[in-house]
Amino acid sequence: MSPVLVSPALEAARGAMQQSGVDALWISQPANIRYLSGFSSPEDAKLLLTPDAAILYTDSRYALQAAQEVKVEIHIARSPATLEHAAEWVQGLKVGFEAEHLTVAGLDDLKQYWQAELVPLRRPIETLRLVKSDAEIAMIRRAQAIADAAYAEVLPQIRAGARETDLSLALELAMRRLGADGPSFETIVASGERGALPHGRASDKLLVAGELVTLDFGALIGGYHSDMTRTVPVGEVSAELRRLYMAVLDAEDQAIAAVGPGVRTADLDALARGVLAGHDLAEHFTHSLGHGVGLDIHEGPGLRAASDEVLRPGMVITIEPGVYLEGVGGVRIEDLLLITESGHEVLSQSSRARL
Ligand SMILES: CSCC[C@H](N)C(=O)N1CCC[C@H]1C(=O)N[C@@H](C)C(=O)O
Repeated sequence: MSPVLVSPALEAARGAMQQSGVDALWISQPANIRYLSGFSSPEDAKLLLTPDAAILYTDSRYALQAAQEVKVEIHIARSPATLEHAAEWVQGLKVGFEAEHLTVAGLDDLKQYWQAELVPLRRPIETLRLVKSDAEIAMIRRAQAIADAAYAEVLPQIRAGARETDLSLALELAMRRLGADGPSFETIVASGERGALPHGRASDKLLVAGELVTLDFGALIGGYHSDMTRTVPVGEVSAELRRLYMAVLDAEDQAIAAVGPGVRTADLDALARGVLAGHDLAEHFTHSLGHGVGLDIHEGPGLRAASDEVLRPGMVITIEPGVYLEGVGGVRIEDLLLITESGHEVLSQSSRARL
C-alpha cells in the first residue's frame, strides 16, 4: 500500500473527489494520468486514486520507466488482471470515472470486475489543470521558446518554390534539434487557396509568389505543448489578401489587449468576432477564438461563445482569430498567452508580418 501522498496535484484530486461525493477515482484520460503521476507513457496506463492510495497500472513494457518516473504505487499487469487487482481496493466504494473518456466497453469491464457503485463525472481532473503551476509554466515557456527559435531558422525558407511538406519538416526538425521531445501536433502548412483549410495538413504543393501561407505549429517539452500560428506573404500579395490579413491582425490585437484575470472567455470571443464583423468578415471566422494549452494541445478554458469560463492568473491560452475564404485562401494569427495577476504576458515572441 502506498503512503498517503502529498503531491499538490494528488491532494487537489482528492479534494475534487470529496466534492463530487465519491470515495475513489478511476482515471483513464492520458493527460490526467500524467498530471497526477508523472508517468510519461500514460496512453498505456490507468490510475486509481483512493483516500489512502494512488496506484498506477501499466504493463511490463514500462516497468523500468514507471519505476524511474512515478512516485505513486505501481502495479504491473494488463487488463483484466489490473481490474482484478483494483477490485480489492474499490470493493463497496463509490468510484467516479471520467464520463467523457471511458469507453462503453471500458465501463462494461468495470461493471464486470468490480463490486462498486460507478459514478460518471465530467472533467474532474481537467478542472484542476486549468491553472498551471510555476513548473508547468516553465515547461510551456520553454516549448514556446523552442518553437520561436525554429521559426526564426525556417523563415528564410518561406519563399516561392518551397514545398509545404518541406517547411513542416524543417520546422519539426529544427524544434527537435533545439531540444523539443517532438512537435505539439502535426504541423499545419497551408498556402494559397489551401489557406482556407483551418487544419490544412502540409501537402506537396509548392508556394507561389503572391500567396499567403499559414504555418501553425508547436513544440512538446515534458508533455507540455506550445502553439503559435503565423501567416506569411510569399512576395507581394494583392490588396484583397492584405485586407484580410490586416483585419485578422486587428482582431488579434484587440482581443489580446482585453486579456486579463476576471475576463469571460466568451466575451473575448465576441470581441474578436465583432472586430471581424466590422471588416465584413465575421462569417469567415469559423472556429473559436482560442483554447487553453498544457498537457493537451486543446484544453480548458475554451474561448468560445458557449463557454462560461473566466480567466484566472496561471492559465495559458491561445488567441487565434482567422478568416477562411474558399477559392481565395485564409489568414490566421495566433499567439500564446499567460494570464498574470495584472493582465497577461505574451509567451510567443515571433514577430508577425506587417503587410
Ligand atoms: C491539431 S491542433 C491545432 C492547433 C491550432 N493552433 C488550433 O487550435 N486551431 C487551428 C484552427 C482552429 C484551432 C482549433 O482547432 N480550435 C478548436 C479549439 C476549435 O474547436 O475551434
